[in-house]
Formats: sequence, C-alpha cells, structure tokens
Amino acid sequence: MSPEKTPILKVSKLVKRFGGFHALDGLSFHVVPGEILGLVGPNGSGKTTAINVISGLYAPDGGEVVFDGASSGGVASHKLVHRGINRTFQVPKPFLSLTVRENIQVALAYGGATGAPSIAELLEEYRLKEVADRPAADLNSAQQKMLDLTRALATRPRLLLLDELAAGLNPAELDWIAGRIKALAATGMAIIVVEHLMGFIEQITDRVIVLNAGKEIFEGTLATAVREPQVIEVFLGGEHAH
Ligand SMILES: Nc1ncnc2c1ncn2[C@@H]1O[C@H](COP(=O)(O)OP(=O)(O)OP(=O)(O)O)[C@@H](O)[C@H]1O
Repeated sequence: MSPEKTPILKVSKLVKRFGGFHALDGLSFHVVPGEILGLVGPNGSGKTTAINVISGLYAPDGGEVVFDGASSGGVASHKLVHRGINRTFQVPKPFLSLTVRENIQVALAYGGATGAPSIAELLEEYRLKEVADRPAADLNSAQQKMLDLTRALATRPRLLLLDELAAGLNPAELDWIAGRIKALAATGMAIIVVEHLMGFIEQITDRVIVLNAGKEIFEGTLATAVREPQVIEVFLGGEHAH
C-alpha cells in the first residue's frame, strides 16, 4: 500500500439500522487503489452490512460513502457497478439454468466496461474452462464462488468487495486464490475482503479494520491486531457484538 495515494473509497460515520438495532454504528475507514483491506470481527459485527451499504444493496441511515470523489451512499447497485464498484456474495446466486459461459457473457454485457477481460481469460484464470458449457447449477461450491468472482470482474471494478470468498476452499485452493487476489490488487484495483479465515487474511491484506457491534475497534496490520487486548477480548467472547 502507498499511504500517499488518494483513497478511492471513504466511509465516514456510517450508520445502518434494522428497526432499532444499529448494525453499523458510526463506522469510518478508507481504502486506496491497489490496497487489500480486511474487514474482520465476530459474527454479527456488521461486516456484510458494510459491504451491502458500500455496494448499494442498502441505503445508509447516516454518515457518508464517497467513491472516487463522489457521494455514493444510497445509489443503487446497478449504477455503482457502472461507476466501478462490484462485489461477490457469501452465497453466490448465478443464473442456474444458464451455462458458466453464458453467466459471464451476461455480466460482460451488463457491465459494458471497456478493457474488461475476455470470457476466455476469465474461464482460464479462474479454472472454469472445463465446466464452461455446463449449467451453473452443476458447479460445486468452490466453482460457484469462482463464477461469482468472474461475474464481478467482468464489469471491470475499481473497487472489488469480496464477502467470504475463501470459505469452503481447501488449502491449495486458498493459496491459489490468494495469489489471484494479490495479482488483481497489483493492477491498481482496491479490494475489501470480509473473511473469517485469519491465516488467509494475514496472507493477503495490507491492513485490517476490526469491527465490533458496528464500530471500528482497531485499524492496522493483523499481526498487531491479534496482540491488542480489546481485539482479543472481542474474539474470545468478552464484550461481544450480540
Ligand atoms: N436485513 C437485515 N435485517 C435485520 N437485521 C439484519 C439484516 N442484515 C443484518 N442484520 C443484523 O445486523 C447485524 C450485523 O450483521 P452482518 O451480517 O453485517 O454481520 P457480519 O459481521 O457480516 O456477520 P457474519 O460474520 O456472521 O457474516 C446482525 O445482528 C444481523 O442479524
């Protein structure tokens, strides 16, 4: 990460409520181009909600999201895709009856991004070539995750949000996808990773934000985070999100 770079995303005092419950309670952070930022924290601490607000799935109830110098909070997902934000889902939802190739074709057409990778490149790079002409319904869960990633990449995001992409992958697959994610960041893409697998987070992130109850309780490297008493307490069940 180059600290002198201008952030591509700035989140300030973000609030998201569900009824009276504050899933995000004044969250602030930024990410710069080429950086891989980890969002970690116990179950229910607000990680996926943060991704959902930044990607336009939910409008914030307070605070500000600024992407590439313009306010983006409350802007619909499809508009944000065209502005350069895309994401993967904890549970991918491909068009099950379409083939893998057709799913990627739909994303390429939808994104309409100049300089987007080709279908052939995406199939090759994300190990989907062998299953290209099979319906997405036939894929195993690791392949579904890769299809979801290629769908996002087909729109050529400048900010990519990865929500538990690594969950369910075996150690060899984890190493391989860590390399792919680092290669994407090396092209200048900003990447936010939500993940429970700490080894994986340590391997790929430049910096982490630790969340608890919708607030940041730590910002820095994971190696430092795991020595912070407040972080340890939260993970071991002291002052917990629930
Ligand atoms: N659509 C929703 N309606 C009501 N409550 C919600 C909704 N989405 C999230 N929540 C609540 O907000 C809190 C934060 O959820 P969120 O999914 O962001 O946590 P998380 O840190 O991603 O957790 P996990 O690690 O388990 O995925 C939880 O208590 C959750 O139940």
